[in-house]
Amino acid sequence: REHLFWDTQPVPSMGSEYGQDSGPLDELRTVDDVRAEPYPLPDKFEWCTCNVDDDKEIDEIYTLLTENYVEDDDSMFRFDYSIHFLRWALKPPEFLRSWHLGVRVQGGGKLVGFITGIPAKIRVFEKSIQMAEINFLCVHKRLRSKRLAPVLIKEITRRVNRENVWQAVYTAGVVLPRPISECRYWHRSLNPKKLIEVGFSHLGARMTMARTIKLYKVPDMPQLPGMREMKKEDVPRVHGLVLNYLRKFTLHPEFTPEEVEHWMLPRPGVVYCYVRENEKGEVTDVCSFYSLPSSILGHAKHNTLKAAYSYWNVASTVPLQDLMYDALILAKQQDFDVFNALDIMENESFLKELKFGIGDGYLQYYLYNWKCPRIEPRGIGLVLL
Ligand SMILES: COc1cccc(CC(=N)NC(=O)c2cccnc2OC2CCNCC2)c1
Repeated sequence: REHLFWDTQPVPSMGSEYGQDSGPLDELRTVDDVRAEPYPLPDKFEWCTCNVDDDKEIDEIYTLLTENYVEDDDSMFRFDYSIHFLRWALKPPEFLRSWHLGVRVQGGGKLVGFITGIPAKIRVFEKSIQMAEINFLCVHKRLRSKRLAPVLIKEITRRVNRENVWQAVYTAGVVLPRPISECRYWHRSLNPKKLIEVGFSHLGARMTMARTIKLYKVPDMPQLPGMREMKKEDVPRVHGLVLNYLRKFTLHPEFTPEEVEHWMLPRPGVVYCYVRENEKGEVTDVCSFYSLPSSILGHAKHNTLKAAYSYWNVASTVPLQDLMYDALILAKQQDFDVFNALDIMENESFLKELKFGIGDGYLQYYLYNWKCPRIEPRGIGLVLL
């Protein structure tokens, strides 16, 4: 199919393959080459820079997303990012408010479009690049196919380029020109009865509900000695573990200690992180997951699916499978219904053994203005929210 917008952008074309050479697709430009004016919007709409610290504005962002953001393929579920989660996701160290971009009905009217960028140092095939992580692209359901999304993408690109940043990374459930990696997602039932009631999972053949509940039961307490919540004092040690571990992946972020503190220090209802402290009081392993509930569309009894998403995990003195089993136990303790993971990093080593089932979709990873060879899921060391 022709991609009227994407074929005008510095992204690899669908069939393209690149040898070992990596590099920008666009000719090199400077900030002064970038237009100073925002892109024109269709009549009746205006740009706005969102202030996520303003209670009224964050509520408008929450409402736009919870009513109009990504649904599963069968439109049974829709992501329901919380306000606390959005403030966490959009305010890492060095964030720029001008990269929290909205579209309103003219005259400060209703928020009908949104897209965000946050700064990140990304390493890909041995090159370290300052990028923007693009997320939360959303157009109100009533304004679809008015070609608003391409304008949102061009305007966030302009604002990113004005800060002398020329590459971006983003993910999507749809195939666009062109993925650098195609990942699968897997789900581990924690509350199988609810998952079956809401249609997220189905009772297996020759399985009863009682047998299914027993199959997915996990202990009440973590099994590894020394598992405890991460605290601020652990940041330097966890930074060392994560930085060293991520180096083995072809695509990975290069975190500062401040970024590890921001992304991994526990925040109730947002991000959970546990470390394993050995007999000598040293932190040797870390696991984490974030909370991204989904609205259950049109269900009489249940409104929300409580989902935990695997985040940053480093097992240096125990098998990764044992660390992730404790992550499941800790997620169940926090009343999550399901634990999701992608087949990235070394996750394939535990998915089947820990009774994850494969999901029905793909998560595609993309780089903007960067040509490079494709990367297998096991070479992806980047988790986007
Ligand atoms: C269960 O509720 C859903 C509501 C909306 C979409 C999907 C399917 C889906 N698209 N899932 C994922 O993209 C996904 C599955 C496993 C792990 N991370 C994921 O996406 C993350 C990362 C990208 N931004 C969204 C959250 C499920």
